[in-house]
Amino acid sequence: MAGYVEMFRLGKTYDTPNGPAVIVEEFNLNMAKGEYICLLGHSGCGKSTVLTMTAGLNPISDGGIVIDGHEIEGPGPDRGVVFQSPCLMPWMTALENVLLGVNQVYPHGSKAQRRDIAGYYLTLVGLGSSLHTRASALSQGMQQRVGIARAFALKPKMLLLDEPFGMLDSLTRMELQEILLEILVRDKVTTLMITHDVDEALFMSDRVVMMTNGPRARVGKVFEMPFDRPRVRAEVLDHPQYYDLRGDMIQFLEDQDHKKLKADAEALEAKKQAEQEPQEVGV
Ligand SMILES: Nc1ncnc2c1ncn2[C@@H]1O[C@H](COP(=O)(O)OP(=O)(O)OP(=O)(O)O)[C@@H](O)[C@H]1O
Repeated sequence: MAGYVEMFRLGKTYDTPNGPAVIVEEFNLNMAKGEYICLLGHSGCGKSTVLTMTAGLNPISDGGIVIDGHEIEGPGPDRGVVFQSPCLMPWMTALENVLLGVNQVYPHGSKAQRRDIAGYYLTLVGLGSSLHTRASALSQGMQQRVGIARAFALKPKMLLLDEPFGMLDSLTRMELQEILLEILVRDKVTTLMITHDVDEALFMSDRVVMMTNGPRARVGKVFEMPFDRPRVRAEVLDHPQYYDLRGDMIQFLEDQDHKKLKADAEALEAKKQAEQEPQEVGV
C-alpha cells in the first residue's frame, strides 16, 4: 500500500579508507499522513543516516524516498529538521532565528504576517515572553524550543527529529515531549524521530520501528502503539500492554547485541584462520 511517505529499498554506502561500507540496505518503510514513527536501534546502526537521507542532507545510494507523491532530491522546506542541538544564530533573537526560515517559506506574506507566524510558534513552545532575547542568552532547553518552533513555523509536510531531547534534563525533556505532541495534534505533521529511549518511543509514537544492527541495517521489527491520543503520560504508563511492549523492544535490542557478538567472534575466527593458512601451505 502506498504511503504519504515511502522509503523504498533505501540504501547507503559510505566510501571509507577500507573501501565502500554498506551501512543501510533494503530499508523499506511507509508512513501514513500525520503518523508519528520513532526509529530505535543500537548506536551506529544507521538511524541518523536514514534521517539525513530523508532530510536531503545526505545523498541516497540506492532506492529512494517519496513524500506526498514527490521523490526527494536534496533538502527543502517541506521537511523541518531538529537535531540534538538546535544550531541557532547566537547573535539573533529567538524571533529573528525563527523568522529566518519563515521569510523563505512565506516570501509574499507581509512583515507583520511573518512575524505573527514566528511569534505564534514561539508562544506555543512557551517562549512568548522571550521573543526578543538573543539566542546566546537562552538556556539549552529554551534554545531547543526555538529549534522546534523554527521547524513547525515552516509548516513542513514532514518533521525529522534526531534525538531532539537528548541533551536536556529529564523534567525539560518531559515538558517538551508534551508540548511537541500538543502541536502535532494541532498541525498533524508526519513525524520521524530518532531516540535511544524506549519509554520516549512508547509515549510519543504511533509505531516504533526497530532497526537491525549494521552493517546492512534495515527494518527489523515494527511495534504498533495501542495508546489513545491525546496521550496522557499516566494513562500510557498504566496501559496493560505498556510493559509487555517495553519488554519486547528491549528483547529485540538484546537479540541484536547477541547476533553482533556472534558475528564479531566469527569474523575474528575467520581472520585468524586466513592468517594461518599460508603458513600451513608452506610447512
Ligand atoms: N560520512 C560518513 N562516512 C563514513 N562512515 C559514516 C559516515 N557517516 C556515518 N558513518 C558510519 O555509518 C554508521 C551509521 O552511522 P549513523 O550516525 O547513521 O548511526 P546512528 O544509528 O544514528 O548512531 P547513533 O545512535 O550513535 O547516533 C556508523 O558506523 C558510522 O561510523
